[in-house]
Amino acid sequence: MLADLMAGAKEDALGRLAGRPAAVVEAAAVDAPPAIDALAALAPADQVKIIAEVKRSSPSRGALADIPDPALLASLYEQGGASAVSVLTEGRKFGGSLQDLEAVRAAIRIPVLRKDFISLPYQVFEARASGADLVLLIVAGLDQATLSSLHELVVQLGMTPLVETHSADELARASDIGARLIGVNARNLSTFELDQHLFGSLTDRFPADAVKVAESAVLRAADVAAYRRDGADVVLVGEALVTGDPVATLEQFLGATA
Ligand SMILES: O=C(O)c1ccccc1NCC(=O)[C@H](O)[C@H](O)COP(=O)(O)O
Repeated sequence: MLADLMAGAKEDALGRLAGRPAAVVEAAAVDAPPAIDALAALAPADQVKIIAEVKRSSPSRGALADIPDPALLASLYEQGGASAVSVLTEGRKFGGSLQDLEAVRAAIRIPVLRKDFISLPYQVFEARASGADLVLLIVAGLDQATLSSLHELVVQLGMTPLVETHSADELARASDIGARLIGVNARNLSTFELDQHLFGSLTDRFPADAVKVAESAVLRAADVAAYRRDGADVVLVGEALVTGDPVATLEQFLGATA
């Protein structure tokens, strides 16, 4: 599944490249207003922090929510106390787009993550040109040289890479490239199975100075509290927020560890 998602996202990016040359997107990326310091916004604190996701559908769950106005949803996330907003820009399985990212960026003041299946520098330039402050890099989908060069490019453009892992080996690869914001995704990207204990089993493998992000498998406040007990600085939540009342759910989740 991950290979298919990576291949589809690459094909779509190459399609966009045919209509909007790399030089144009690179210039737009350089000219964009500076990125917000997401590492500071997500730094460890007394309370757990939440990255709230704009997620219409997914391969594992199908349709989740229509979300006709992603900017409005993102504003509610900000109002509810989210520290950053994740926008799924993949179109085939998640129903997202760069237009969603741009609308969200224009509506809020907290950092915005481009969550996609990134394998090309062009996608990183697109992210910055569309106003992203963070870019997701999935270790399992990239060889080490590509992971390292994309990570460097994200940093060069003033953004923060969120480096996603699923195992001790992948955490070591994230550590080797100097990643400072590292996620463990509870969702197995091949089988879609969720393992909420994976994060806790890997907590002591994070580099000492890394911000620890627990991704997926949060449906209730108790799930946030469990991740916090396991050492999460940040949790990334999609489904629970797009299928419920976003402000009330965020307040409940943030209250879970207060
Ligand atoms: O959500 C999926 O089905 C999925 C399948 C394959 C690759 C990625 C997938 N999701 C991306 C994410 O990592 C989640 O959207 C994110 O962590 C939020 O998860 P959740 O709170 O469980 O919706």
